[in-house]
Amino acid sequence: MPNWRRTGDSITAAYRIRYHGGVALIVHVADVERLISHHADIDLRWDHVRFTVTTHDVGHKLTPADFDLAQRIDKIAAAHEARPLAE
Ligand SMILES: C[C@H](O)[C@H](O)[C@H]1CNC2=NC(N)=NC(=O)C2=N1
Repeated sequence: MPNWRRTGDSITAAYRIRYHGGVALIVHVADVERLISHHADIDLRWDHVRFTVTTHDVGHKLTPADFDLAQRIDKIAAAHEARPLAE
């Protein structure tokens, strides 16, 4: 998962997309999160969106659900033509 960086017990990825496109991307991600009952922390800026994923239920540890959500976010971002942002 080259777009994702691990920081402690969470993983983070950012995608370049302008603000209103970012809103649409977030809504799409939120729909999928509701289906899988797993939710990212999301930071929307004027030219990018950053997603951070960890599992709160087990005390902020990385679990398979985090990597599943991260892969889904990658696919949704690609569908929105949001390019991964190297940080
Ligand atoms: C009851 C509900 O499924 C849980 O609280 C879910 C909701 N979404 C979640 N999302 C994330 N990222 N971590 C969790 O532990 C988590 N728990």
